[in-house]
Amino acid sequence: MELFNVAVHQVQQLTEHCAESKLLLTAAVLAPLSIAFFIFTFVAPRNAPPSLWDPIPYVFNTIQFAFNNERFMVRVANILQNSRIAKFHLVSTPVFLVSGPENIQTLFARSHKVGNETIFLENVFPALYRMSKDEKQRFADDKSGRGRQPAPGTEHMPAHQRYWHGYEHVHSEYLSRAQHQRPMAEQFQTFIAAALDKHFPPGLAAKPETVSVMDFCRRHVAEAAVKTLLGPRIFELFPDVLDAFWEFDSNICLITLALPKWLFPGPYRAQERFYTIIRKYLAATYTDDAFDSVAAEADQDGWNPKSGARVSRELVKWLKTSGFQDEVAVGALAMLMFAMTSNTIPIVMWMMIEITRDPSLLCAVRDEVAQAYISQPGKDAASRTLDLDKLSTMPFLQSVFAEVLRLHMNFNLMRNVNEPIAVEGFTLPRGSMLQAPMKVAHYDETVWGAPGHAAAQFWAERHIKYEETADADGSVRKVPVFAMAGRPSSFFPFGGGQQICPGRHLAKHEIFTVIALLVSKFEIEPLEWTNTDGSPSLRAARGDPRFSGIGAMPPDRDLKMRWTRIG
Ligand code: HEM
Repeated sequence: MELFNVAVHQVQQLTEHCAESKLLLTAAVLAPLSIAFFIFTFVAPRNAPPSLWDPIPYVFNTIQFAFNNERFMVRVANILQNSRIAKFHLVSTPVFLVSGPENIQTLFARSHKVGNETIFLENVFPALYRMSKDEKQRFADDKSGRGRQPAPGTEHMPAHQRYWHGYEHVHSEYLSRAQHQRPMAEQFQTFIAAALDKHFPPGLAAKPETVSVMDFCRRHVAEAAVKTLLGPRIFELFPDVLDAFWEFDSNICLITLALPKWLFPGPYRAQERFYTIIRKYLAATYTDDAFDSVAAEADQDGWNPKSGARVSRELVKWLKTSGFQDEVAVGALAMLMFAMTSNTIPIVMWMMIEITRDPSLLCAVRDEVAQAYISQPGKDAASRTLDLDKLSTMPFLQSVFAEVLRLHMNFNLMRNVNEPIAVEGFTLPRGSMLQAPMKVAHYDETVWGAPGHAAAQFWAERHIKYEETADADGSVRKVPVFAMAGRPSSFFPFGGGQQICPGRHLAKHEIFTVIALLVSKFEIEPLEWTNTDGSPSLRAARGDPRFSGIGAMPPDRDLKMRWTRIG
């Protein structure tokens, strides 16, 4: 957390103190350009959606989007209250912000008219996968799409040149399909249970321990997730891998925006530190001699202690056999580790916080977890394992999960417009971008509000209905059932359409496993809120605004808890 704070603080200082002079310089350089753009803006067609106010056209909104996203999103929420479409410019790209179920469906439509290929080609591939021009071009030349069937008119495309489909297939097959996802979820359960036994051992002498939610999640939960993905050896080789990762994680937005290195060296240093670890890990794991045997093992379903999950091996194998340089495999594994942890960890933190600060909720969750344990005949209680399928259907756990995702995912889903499309009566031109802010849809009072429970508040039972059921003796009971309070098109924490998060089932299994183990193995008592430096805080946590627009916003305050081992 410290590195994260330092990094974010640096960026804030840059924006607050240095930014003044840098912005003046930028503004001076861009002034003539801005005037031309300004004129262009005001003679823009009258038949255009409302625009976000931009006092320095093309510059102000771009800077606020990148550096003060929380404030930017307040303005977005205001403008989208009166219109379901609004426009601004991100540098020179026209961006259309949309809300409302039909518009969200347009964004997720499985149509070649919208997609995220351009975002990958322009930002993600060069900045994060470190692809060369030639490597990027191979993707750019492939117009056959991500689907199993090539897009109409591209049926002639040789299978090995269908780069989008190949890349998509590795993720969707080896993360989403139950047969491949299951060994990962089980391995994660083994690692996190072992971490709890090591750091909070069971036994008669078990003493109460003070635990920091942030520290526990960022160290132990993240370690179990990374061991699952890449195998435990990465921690033997590089004990500081998590420090390097969290520093990278807090800088990823600035790296993706490809800000000049000379002006913003910090984010690039963080990236280099983390990628160097992944590069060395890759070399140690997939040496040329070992590659064939590791790649051969890629054909097995299971988890492998040498290289972790099959998805990692398949990704390396696909990049290697498709002729990409090793550096692209470094970027791809780094991004897979980012995808695996960056949203999951803050969501676990919020789940722990919300469940443990409400004793009756904690009780309800404990009852649910007790029903999901499988006892081994002839073995003691300590050898019980969790039935993950049963666990993931438990109503209170699901309701709290949905509520935490709804309130704390803060990210504008982005798609490029590949062909002109009509939205809200406007024709959006090719080359523009569509953005659907989760924050606007997820906080919509008309969809989520309930008497006494405003949409902006956490309410554990928002997605619970009580149904009457008759027992064998004829007595009638009310049982809780999970039922989303809003439409799916008003709730999209995992994105949607062809590009929906392939790790969503794994994420749910991991998060529920952590909560299940904690509530069944410990008495838990919340103690106090603290600032990230450990000093007492007078208020409870809110979403950390520094992560606005990036994904899951972690709490900006820590919760100290007392844990006493009971099982
Ligand atoms: C609570 C946890 C998580 C949340 C909220 C989340 C959310 C998302 C979102 C919003 C997207 C973009 C989807 C779109 O554009 O429509 C995404 C993509 C993705 N996620 Fe997740 N995710 C989570 C956990 C995971 C996990 C555990 C993995 C496992 C490795 C994972 C792997 C991926 C991958 C590979 C992509 C696609 C990247 C690409 O297209 O290259 N995610 N996720």
